[in-house]
Amino acid sequence: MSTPKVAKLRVVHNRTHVDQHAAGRAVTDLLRALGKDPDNPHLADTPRRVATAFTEMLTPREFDLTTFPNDERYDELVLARDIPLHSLCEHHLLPFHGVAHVAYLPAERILGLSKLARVVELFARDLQVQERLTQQVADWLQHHLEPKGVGVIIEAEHMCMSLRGVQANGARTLTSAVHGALREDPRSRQEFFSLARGR
Ligand SMILES: Nc1nc2c(ncn2[C@@H]2O[C@H](COP(=O)(O)OP(=O)(O)OP(=O)(O)O)[C@@H](O)[C@H]2O)c(=O)[nH]1
Ligand SMILES: [Zn+2]
Repeated sequence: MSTPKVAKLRVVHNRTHVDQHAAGRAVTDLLRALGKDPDNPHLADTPRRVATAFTEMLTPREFDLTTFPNDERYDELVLARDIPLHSLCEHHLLPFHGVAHVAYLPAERILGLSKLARVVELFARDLQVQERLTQQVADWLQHHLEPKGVGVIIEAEHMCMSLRGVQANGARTLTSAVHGALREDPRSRQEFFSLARGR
């Protein structure tokens, strides 16, 4: 069977859509519960703005997953390092932000490079914990690209840990998920972790 030259798969998120009006009303209630006067003219547009901001942060953009045949039989790691990332912690609804390093070891097909960042966004724009986000990106790439291996590292600072509570300002959390050769083969695994950390 011949493999198509360029293949495109439309990727749409399967999140439920945000009810912006209901979210706005809830923000008005929250302001009141927090002892703030929602009728204060300075706060007049705040419920709408907050609803819009959360909608944006919870809605990944659609994209085409573009792949090309690996005609040159490229068989070394492809790594996109320092992909900017921001997401929302599901415990406090506060942001966590940092970078993702995403790599794969090609098999039959290679991927348009920008798509690595788009896959990160696909799962980051949700209520998350960092561990699940890391695994979802790795699992999705393994499933859709069927490479020889996948590796994902996320380094992030959680506002719920910096601004409140323990106030461990500047603490960064590292998580990783690896599949295939990057998990099984010690040399590939070592290479991935060294390159991803810039060493
Ligand atoms: N494993 C994991 N924990 C997270 C993540 N984001 C936030 N948390 C933690 O989730 C925990 C929630 O614990 P709770 O004790 O219920 O919440 P809390 O009373 O606000 O905790 P403190 O932050 O310690 O004040 C906290 O320890 C957070 O730091 C994440 O991405 N992964
Ligand atoms: Zn949190």
